[in-house]
Amino acid sequence: MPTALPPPAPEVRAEAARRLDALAKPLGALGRLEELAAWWSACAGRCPADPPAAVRAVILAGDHGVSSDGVSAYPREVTAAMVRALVGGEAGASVLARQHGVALRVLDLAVDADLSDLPGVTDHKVRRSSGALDREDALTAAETATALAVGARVATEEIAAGADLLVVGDLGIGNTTPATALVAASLGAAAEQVVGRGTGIDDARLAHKTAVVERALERARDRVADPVQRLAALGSADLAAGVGLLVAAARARVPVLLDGIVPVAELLVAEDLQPGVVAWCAAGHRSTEPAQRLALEKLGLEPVLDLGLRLGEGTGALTALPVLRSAALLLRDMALLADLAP
Ligand SMILES: O=C(O)c1ccc[n+]([C@@H]2O[C@H](COP(=O)([O-])O)[C@@H](O)[C@H]2O)c1
Ligand SMILES: Cc1cc2nc[nH]c2cc1C
Repeated sequence: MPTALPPPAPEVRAEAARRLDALAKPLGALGRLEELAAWWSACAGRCPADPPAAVRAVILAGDHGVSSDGVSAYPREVTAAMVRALVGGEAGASVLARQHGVALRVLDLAVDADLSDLPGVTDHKVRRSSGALDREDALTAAETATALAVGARVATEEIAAGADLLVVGDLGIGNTTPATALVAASLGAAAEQVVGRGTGIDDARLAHKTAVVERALERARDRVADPVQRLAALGSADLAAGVGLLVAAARARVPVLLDGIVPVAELLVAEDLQPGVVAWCAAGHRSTEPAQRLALEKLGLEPVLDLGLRLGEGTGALTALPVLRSAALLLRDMALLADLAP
């Protein structure tokens, strides 16, 4: 087990907590904004810190072997169509990124389509789709290593481009199945405790999806203690890239605002691979997926928003971003109570 990464500056966090107590307000009156402001300040290493200004979002897209097997409410072809919508500025995440001044990068890690007409989007493609995880491994060991390295490289590139905060999002019909399997394997939970309705499946599909996850967990049982083998058996190239991205961001001391079930599943695996990553992450929102709620509890993360979102694409994190900015601004710009004129 590697040694844990250093957390965001504890002395700055303590200074932020003292400043928050001294602001022109009753003690604790900014509620959860106070924790967020202190976390942001500690990540930035300064108190007070400027609010996140150079925010860069990476949406990792891929198809999944299980998506042709009745686990989603939508067909696999939607993944490629939504990559085009994201690139074209028409997807939910595109609208929010534009509104909040966030640079949006979409990467095809494993979409089951030829997207080579989209410059930059498919440069890091690992494969088309993944193995159906209830019958075979999702990835080979070599593909897993490649995808982890791609994620790390992308984080490094985004940080070199000036990111002071990263958002990680996901896109891929069927991806709540591998994400849920990874959460179950990471937590030692049973499939029925964690499987959710994803894009909105009915009861019959929910029972089928639960059976798929059960079979996958049984098939991979002896190998899931190791986080890399867990990714190969139950993950996908897009999920493995997310793990690599989170580890690299935390190693570079750049914080990440998380989205729904997929990025939170990635964080569970990343934390097993490199302890200390979680301290550099904030949870943007609570999604409707039971696996995401359980994973957040295990990781000790309290989400900023709880709006019943289940879109993915980083939309929950992008919706939470103005709240984080508000928290940082309040810590920086409010008067101190002691300085007020009597
Ligand atoms: O972010 C979430 O928690 C979330 C919950 C349900 C669905 N999604 C999105 O919907 C797709 C996966 O849903 P499904 O039902 O096809 O597994 C994928 O593109 C995700 O981004 C996302
Ligand atoms: C239309 C659509 C858009 C999405 N964006 C993320 N996941 C999605 C799933 C569907 C089905």
